[in-house]
Amino acid sequence: MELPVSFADYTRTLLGDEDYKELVTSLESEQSVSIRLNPLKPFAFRSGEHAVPWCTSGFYLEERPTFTFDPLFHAGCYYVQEASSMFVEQALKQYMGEEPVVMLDLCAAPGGKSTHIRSLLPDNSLLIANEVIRNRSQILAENLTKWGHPDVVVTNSDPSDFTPLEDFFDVILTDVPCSGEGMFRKDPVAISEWSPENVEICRQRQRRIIADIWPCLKPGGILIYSTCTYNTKENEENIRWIRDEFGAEVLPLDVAEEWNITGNLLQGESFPVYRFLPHKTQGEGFFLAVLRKPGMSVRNSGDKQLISLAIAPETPGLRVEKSREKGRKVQGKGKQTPGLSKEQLAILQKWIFTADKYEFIQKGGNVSAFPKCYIPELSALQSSLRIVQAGLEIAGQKGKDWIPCHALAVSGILVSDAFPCEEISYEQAIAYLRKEAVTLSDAAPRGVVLLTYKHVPLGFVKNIGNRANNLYPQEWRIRSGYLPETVVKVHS
Ligand SMILES: C[S@@+](CC[C@H](N)C(=O)[O-])C[C@H]1O[C@@H](n2cnc3c(N)ncnc32)[C@H](O)[C@@H]1O
Repeated sequence: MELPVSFADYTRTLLGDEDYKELVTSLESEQSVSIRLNPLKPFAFRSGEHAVPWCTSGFYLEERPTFTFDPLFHAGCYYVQEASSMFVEQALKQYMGEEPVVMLDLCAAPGGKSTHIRSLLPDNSLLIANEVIRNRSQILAENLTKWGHPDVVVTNSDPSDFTPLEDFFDVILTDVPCSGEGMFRKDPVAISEWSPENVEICRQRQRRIIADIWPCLKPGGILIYSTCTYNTKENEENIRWIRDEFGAEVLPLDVAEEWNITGNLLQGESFPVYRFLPHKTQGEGFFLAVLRKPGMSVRNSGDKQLISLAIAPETPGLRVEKSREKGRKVQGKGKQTPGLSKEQLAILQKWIFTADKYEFIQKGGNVSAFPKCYIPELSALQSSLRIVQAGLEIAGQKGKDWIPCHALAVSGILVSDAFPCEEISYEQAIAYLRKEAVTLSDAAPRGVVLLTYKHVPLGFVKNIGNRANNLYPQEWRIRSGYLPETVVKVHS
């Protein structure tokens, strides 16, 4: 592997000769493959895999499966994610507590950390996952939809568009764009794009992003900062800058010694930061630090009383929101969704669990379910940001009928007997995911049928007898016509 000379010089000085040599050797070895399981979608995962120690749902795999040809991958049963970045779990576990939170993942595409975070947030929390690049925000929306948790808003905005949302979020993750030194093994393009000038551009961009988003964090709120690069300019120096510029407190995490995580490498500083170096820890290069915004605030607005507390590191729990515990008065509660008859609404409500928790919002020819208690937050988001999707798309209008949306099929709150189900074979599942026509058994009923593979919902078809119309989203279909001779799967 040919590394840029100035990268080599800088990193050798940073790590020392011996460590640097080991780093280079590890970059020349094969990277490990890991996945994170979706707790909403259990399946027969191949046992005997080796667990990622800092992530309860993460596993290293012995060989690289052919994910594209695994229907359970498309069903959102697991996410392919390199192991170091699963460390975000430790920051959330140690500083989030059990109260519902409103969390922002600011630089979220393709959604590795967003899907992980969504599985970790306390019940009744809301996740806003943002991506500034429009086509990447679509991929983010796709991955979060497949993950199946309904209480998510996907946005496509620049960090500066968030600035008016003052004191809005309890937790913010900034997995900032960086020079990507930690991806050299995984992605050769990262090597060709690397230069000292780019490191400087990244450092300035990262500071701009933090300055834009800082007012949105509640006093006492938590900022998780991460990169996948090694240099201290984009890492420790930025953490020091956040500390000094905004008075943030840099927080420690409990980590096991055997994880071999490396600490602060900035001369003269010892604030806690967590570095993953591939010759020491099984995964790619990664850096993470946790900061707390100073202050304590009590906000009262109408029936909302929000109290954010600056809590000592050893005390879990970020905020007490009394109104959410009691059940807030909800805008539009009991109102009939315009355009939907009462009878139609009653049908849609039977399709999801905890329908009472949701407001059914009709926009154009679609109906989505959005948590009632966050309708005020949604209005505020709509006033500043470009919303890609909010909540769970339940149904689309076709003539007089309401056809269930694909997002409902793969959602974790679909009522299992809301639609007749048909279990399909591997070959049928691949044909379905390629959006080819599918022929069901003679016993399959006419109308909308939920297809399952290994008993996990894959999507809907409309069975018209001699064939079934494939309702899988056109833009998500498997485009490859090729099928590998041996398909390596992660399940039995
Ligand atoms: C490290 S990647 C995020 C990976 C993601 N968090 C995950 O775990 O899958 C950084 C993201 O920041 C986005 N980005 C690029 N420039 C940005 C900017 N100026 N402000 C905010 N985000 C930016 C990139 O498009 C990219 O999706």
